[in-house]
Amino acid sequence: MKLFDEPFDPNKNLLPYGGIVNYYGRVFDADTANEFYGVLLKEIEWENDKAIIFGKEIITKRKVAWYGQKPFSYTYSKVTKRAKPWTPALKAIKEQIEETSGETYNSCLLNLYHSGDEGMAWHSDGEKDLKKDGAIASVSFGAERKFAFKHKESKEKVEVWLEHGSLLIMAGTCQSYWLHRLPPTKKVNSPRVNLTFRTIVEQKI
Ligand SMILES: O=C(O)CCC(=O)C(=O)O
Ligand SMILES: [Fe+2]
Repeated sequence: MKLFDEPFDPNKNLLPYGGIVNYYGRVFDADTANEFYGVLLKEIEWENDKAIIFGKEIITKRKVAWYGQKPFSYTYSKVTKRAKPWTPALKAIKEQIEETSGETYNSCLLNLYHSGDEGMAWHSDGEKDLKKDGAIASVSFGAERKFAFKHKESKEKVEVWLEHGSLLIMAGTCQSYWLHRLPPTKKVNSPRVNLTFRTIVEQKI
């Protein structure tokens, strides 16, 4: 007889080949997750994201923010941003997930999706500013959303639900061989905040 129903195993690699993805489920209890969600919505300096697509500047509905240990500059969708210093909440979240994942991170890209209308298109996070094959820790608060991976060659797909207060780690060659996206959905009409902790390689500031 099984005493506990384990819905997932954080040590299990969700990808069949070409990289590592581990889902840890809810690493923050409900009260802590609610608290962080409220604090992040209020205190983060959210800005509309700008991206250059086919040479045209577009403004996304989704909001973003970029924080780090140093005022790193970071180029994302051909737009350069400068990191703001850690807030106490971001520092606390970072320390807990560093302990859980056994990795360190020096920066964080935050995304605010106001509802299921907003998502993120297929991409990988292999920008040259990032440590090659470094782990990326994705922490989610608010509405539960589906997250999808697609292998760049075989097109094989893997999906996972990202819960309130959960942690997902993308590691190894995941960014080289797999794309990921946050699909838009009609079923969600409340906000979600996602934090991706990353390692920026040292740069002259
Ligand atoms: O919102 C998410 O879960 C993913 C965000 C993402 O892929 C990114 O910021 O690069
Ligand atoms: Fe990403």
